[in-house]
Amino acid sequence: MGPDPAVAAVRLAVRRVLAGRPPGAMVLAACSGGADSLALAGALAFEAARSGHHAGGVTVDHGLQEGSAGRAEAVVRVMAGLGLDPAGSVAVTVGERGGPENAAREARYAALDEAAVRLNASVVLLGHTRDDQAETVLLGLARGSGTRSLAGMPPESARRLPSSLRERLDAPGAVEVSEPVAVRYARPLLDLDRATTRRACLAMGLDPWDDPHNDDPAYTRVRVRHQVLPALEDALGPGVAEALARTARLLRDDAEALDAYAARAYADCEIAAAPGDPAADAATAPIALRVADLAELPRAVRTRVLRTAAIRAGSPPGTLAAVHVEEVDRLVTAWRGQRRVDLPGGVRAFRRHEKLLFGPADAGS
Ligand SMILES: Nc1ncnc2c1ncn2[C@@H]1O[C@H](COP(=O)(O)OP(=O)(O)OP(=O)(O)O)[C@@H](O)[C@H]1O
Repeated sequence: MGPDPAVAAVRLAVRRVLAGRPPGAMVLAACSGGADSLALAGALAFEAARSGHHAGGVTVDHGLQEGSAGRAEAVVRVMAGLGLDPAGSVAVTVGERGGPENAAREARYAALDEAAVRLNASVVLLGHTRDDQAETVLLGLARGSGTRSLAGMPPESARRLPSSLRERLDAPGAVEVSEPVAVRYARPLLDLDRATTRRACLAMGLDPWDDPHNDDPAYTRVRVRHQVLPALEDALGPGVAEALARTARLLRDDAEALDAYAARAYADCEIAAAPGDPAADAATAPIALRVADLAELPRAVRTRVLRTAAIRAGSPPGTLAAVHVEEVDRLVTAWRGQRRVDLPGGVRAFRRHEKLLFGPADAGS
């Protein structure tokens, strides 16, 4: 008799990710102890033993709840029992920037980045499911987001290491890593629903931990999970979560095509700073784009080019909003002599004749 269908589904999803990794590579499961990542950890241990990969597990102790250290230790024991080696926990201090959910996520990813580098991991697996993806799309819709955000979470991505960690890696005696610039993440379970991971845990004899935060209606995502999605399924019929995840997949293709178009358009619009040209003086405004070329682009491409320029000039991607980019766009499409737009991160966009320049906040005065 083969394995339970839920276990088989989770294992197959993990096997597909392992298939793209070189033999002997270290693959880490990021495990909170919840049903999704516990099923993931169980499937990784099973599959890696067959495919010749090394499999480890890491759990992050956010230190936000009473007894969290003991719980992290319990997760470590379960991971070790599954055969993950190494299996360890990392304690983090969660700050306050961007709200509690955001601060916890930032601290968690920083700890996972560091663990991945320390263990020379080829990829870190996350347990996000189709239901998580559907929630992400709904949250994006409610915020009025664009394609990139509605495309949800990618099945594979890379996080550039923060400079602080890169500097530590460069320090004498630091661990040797083959790819120190970015850490790769994969989400093998994006096509499976939460009911499947829970069934898989049950069938594998694993006892998931239910984080009380996941039921706390103070969190927007929890309200989407427990109120909005069930109401949509009641009104529209089953399959809404699956449809939302499909929308994300389709939009991801569109977003990637537009990003590629925009990258080429950026290169076409950019004016290389000529020595001695004060209007494109690299010290005043390091980035200069030709307005005439910008004006010819479709809006979806132009706004991407403008966003890239602002980010390259130093505006933080997380705080640079669509409204900022729209204001910059008006310097191209509705210019009536307005001189500049101040952007987050102390960046200024300003127009000088047929050039659009991006520089520090005292530029273009
Ligand atoms: N404390 C943690 N330690 C390690 N990895 C974590 C932790 N919290 C979340 N993750 C990773 O991020 C993924 C998504 O996080 P999210 O908060 O949505 O999940 P969760 O509800 O805590 O748990 P699960 O996804 O395991 O059911 C998890 O599946 C897991 O891979």
